[in-house]
Amino acid sequence: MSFEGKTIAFIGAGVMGSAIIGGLLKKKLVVPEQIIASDPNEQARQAIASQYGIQVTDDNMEAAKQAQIMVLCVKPQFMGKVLPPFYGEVAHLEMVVSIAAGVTLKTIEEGLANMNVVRAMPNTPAQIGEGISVWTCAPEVGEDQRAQAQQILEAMGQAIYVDDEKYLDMATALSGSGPAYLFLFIEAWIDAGVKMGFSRAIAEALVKQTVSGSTAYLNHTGAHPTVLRNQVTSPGGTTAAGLYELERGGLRTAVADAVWAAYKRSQELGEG
Ligand SMILES: NC(=O)C1=CN([C@@H]2O[C@H](COP(=O)(O)OP(=O)(O)OC[C@H]3O[C@@H](n4cnc5c(N)ncnc54)[C@H](O)[C@@H]3O)[C@@H](O)[C@H]2O)C=CC1
Ligand SMILES: O=C(O)[C@@H]1CCC=N1
Repeated sequence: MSFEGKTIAFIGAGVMGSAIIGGLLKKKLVVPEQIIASDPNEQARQAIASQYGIQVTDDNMEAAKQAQIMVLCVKPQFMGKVLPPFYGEVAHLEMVVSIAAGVTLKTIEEGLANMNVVRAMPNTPAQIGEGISVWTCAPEVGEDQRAQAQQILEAMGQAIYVDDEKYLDMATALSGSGPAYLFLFIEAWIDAGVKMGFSRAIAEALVKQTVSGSTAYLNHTGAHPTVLRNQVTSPGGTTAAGLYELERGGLRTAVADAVWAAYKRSQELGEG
């Protein structure tokens, strides 16, 4: 299913709107003339227009009217303002994709009076085509539109379809928010190197390559992380001493609690 003859409207041209637009253009799924982005923020409009050469507007309705596909990329808290003007005015849209955390299919379907709704949760590595998205849709969404949704999300990396919306709040907590957990861990790890006496530049280089090298190694071997962790952990050695302190500090329960808190927050955002 191609996007020939289709216009895609983006409502909200911030970090994620820009990531999806960048992916679509890079993969040559569309040309810039097929994209219009609407955003009240002039700086955001200027940035995206100059980066991608797409059309921009500050009028959401103008964007929606021109399009067959609309992608909602505003914060969940703005949905209550964004949806009402569209009510009953966007029956022509063949598909509406929302990436807003927590906001349910039902809220969007009822808010727009259009049942062709896809709910997706990408993450920020999408900006370099290394993201992962989880998505689902209303039963009314046709096969062609489902294929288009998969293509749009794959333009940013991997995309996994799930047949139950409950997994969207879970994915929001696990992979949507996930980059922030990893960045916090990396930050703390670099600071620990600086505390011992490394320069920040060397500490950063050591930690960053350890993260990317270990992830590549994990993917390459396909082994369970426990197996690879045991390879590093010599009896009576340095790693065992370090791991003991991480466990004593409650790393596992802290991670589980963090993901659970994000999951609950995603559910709360859906309640409005
Ligand atoms: N940042 C992240 O890691 C991820 C964010 N998301 C979801 O993506 C959505 C957008 O997030 P970001 O791109 O990070 O936010 P952002 O703040 O970078 O972008 C949102 C854009 O919406 C614009 N906006 C505000 N009110 C508007 C309105 N009434 N009409 C049109 N545009 C309006 C803002 O000016 C801004 O440029 C959120 O719902 C978030 O839950 C999903 C996955 C990951
Ligand atoms: O923090 C948030 O609400 C969004 C959703 C996933 C990542 N950022």
